[in-house]
Amino acid sequence: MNVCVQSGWLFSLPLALIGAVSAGVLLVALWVARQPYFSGRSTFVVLHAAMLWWLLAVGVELGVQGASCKVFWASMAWPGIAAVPSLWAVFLWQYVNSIRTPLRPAAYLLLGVGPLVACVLAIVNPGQLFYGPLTAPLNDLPGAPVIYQHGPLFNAVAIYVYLFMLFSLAVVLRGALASQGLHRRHYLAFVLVTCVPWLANAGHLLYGWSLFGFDPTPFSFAFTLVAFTLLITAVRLFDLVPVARHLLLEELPDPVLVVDAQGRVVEANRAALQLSGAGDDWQGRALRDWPLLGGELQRLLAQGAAGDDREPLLTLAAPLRHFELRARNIERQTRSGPLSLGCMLYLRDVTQRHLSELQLGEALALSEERLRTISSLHGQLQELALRDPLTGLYNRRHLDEYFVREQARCLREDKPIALALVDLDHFKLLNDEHGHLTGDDVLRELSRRLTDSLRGSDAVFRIGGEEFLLVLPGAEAEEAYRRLAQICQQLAQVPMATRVGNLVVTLSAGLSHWPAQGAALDGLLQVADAALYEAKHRGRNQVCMLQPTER
Ligand SMILES: Nc1nc2c(ncn2[C@@H]2O[C@H](COP(=O)(O)OP(=O)(O)OP(=O)(O)O)[C@@H](O)[C@H]2O)c(=O)[nH]1
Repeated sequence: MNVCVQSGWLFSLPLALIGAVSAGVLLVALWVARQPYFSGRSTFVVLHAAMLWWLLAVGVELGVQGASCKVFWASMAWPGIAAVPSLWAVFLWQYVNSIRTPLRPAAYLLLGVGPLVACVLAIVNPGQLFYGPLTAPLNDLPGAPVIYQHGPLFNAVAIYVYLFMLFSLAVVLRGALASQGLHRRHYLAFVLVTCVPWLANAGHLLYGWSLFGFDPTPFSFAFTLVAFTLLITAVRLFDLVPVARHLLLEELPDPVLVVDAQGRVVEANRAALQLSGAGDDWQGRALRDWPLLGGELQRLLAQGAAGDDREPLLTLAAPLRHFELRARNIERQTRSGPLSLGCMLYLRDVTQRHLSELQLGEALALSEERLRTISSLHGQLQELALRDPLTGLYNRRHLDEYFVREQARCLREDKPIALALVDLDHFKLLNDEHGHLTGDDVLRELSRRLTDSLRGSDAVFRIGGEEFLLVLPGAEAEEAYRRLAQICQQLAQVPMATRVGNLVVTLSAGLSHWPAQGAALDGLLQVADAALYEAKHRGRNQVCMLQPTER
């Protein structure tokens, strides 16, 4: 190498151009190295270093005068030649897939194996299988460019390089197809820029294109790097959109997790890490093994997959917190249909809402309970207001409403209504002889017997002290008379059990009939009262029904 350095130099315009391109690549590398948060950043920087190596080797090859020295420096360019396409492929893969985790050093070393082997093969040139025997300067002039004959080893290395270039093209093409709008245009520009080294290399190999007598491929790669940098600085997708997205994700107060198709957590924002207390080794850990959240999230996802419509709610104890889970599938369209890549889990803190809902629910339940109690009390009061406390029978207040209803029904059904006014005989005497409480016993027992005699829609009311009214809808006058006479007879025959022993009491009853003897209740009651008066007058313990002439 010393011999080559001392073999004589010729500084020329092309050499200055190579120096300028190299300086440009160096500046871009420095700029890129200062950019935070972008996918594939470290690979992009290493890629620039490889590019620089290639350009510098080409520059030295151009500058040195001896033919063997030119071949030596052409061989020395191989680490750069072979590394640039492989690093380019890795960088594009990381960029397009937004992979922010840098490659491990071991991976870079592995990527370096191919370029090193290519370099050693080119320098050693075993059996002239890399550069063929016809490799020679173009002419006898000092510093004339060397024309290389490509041997099979050269071709093998070229295939290695082309495979990576093909992969790069496929990656950006896929990115362009999978994206939309500004991103698609961005990736399409990548595709065009990525094609430039292909064109340059194909032109060199097939049609002998050259730049200053050299393979134009390194210059095209340098152009690609600069164009790429211009593209990303112009669109700012590199540092602005991903950074903004990343910041947004990080600053989001709600936990977010991204789970791959194998159920491993590949992304988690700060809120998710804080909530779960996951350690530094969280990336790649299976969701089910995540502290605090994993098991429950897994259960909720399974519940959703089983078609359960319930709102997926993650509840954590101590302190009690509730999170609404939103799971969104991440899919890629393939020819055979959508392919699931994983899912994004978004946990929205709904603790306050949930607690408010619970409190509201409790308050509502309490209100409903109170409303039920009030309604029931209201019903009881209404019922009490309509009933006589001694006998439990309906009183005069309920009679009006009941009679109007029955009247309307019987009018529709073309049926009459019989009314029977019932009054105990000599009740004052009974009270006086046996006491008021015994009188109450008699009133209660009479109420029971009257109630027992009712049928269907019949009703009995206590409308005065010892006065009762039986309403018999549908009963013809004769039938009503017969039924009342039977009640009257049974009462006289069957003594009543009272606190002072068995007592025989009798009743008198007066009948009236709707519509034959009146249209309104008051009028009918008057008719019945007159009939009752007549029954008393005739000696009591009987039923009386006045004919129209008797009134
Ligand atoms: N034990 C009791 N007596 C009552 C009640 N309400 C009214 N009375 C009594 O019922 C009696 C009614 O007496 P009167 O209207 O004179 O009638 P009567 O003694 O039955 O005579 P006639 O009807 O003509 O047979 C009065 O003594 C009232 O005090 C009550 O709730 N309990």
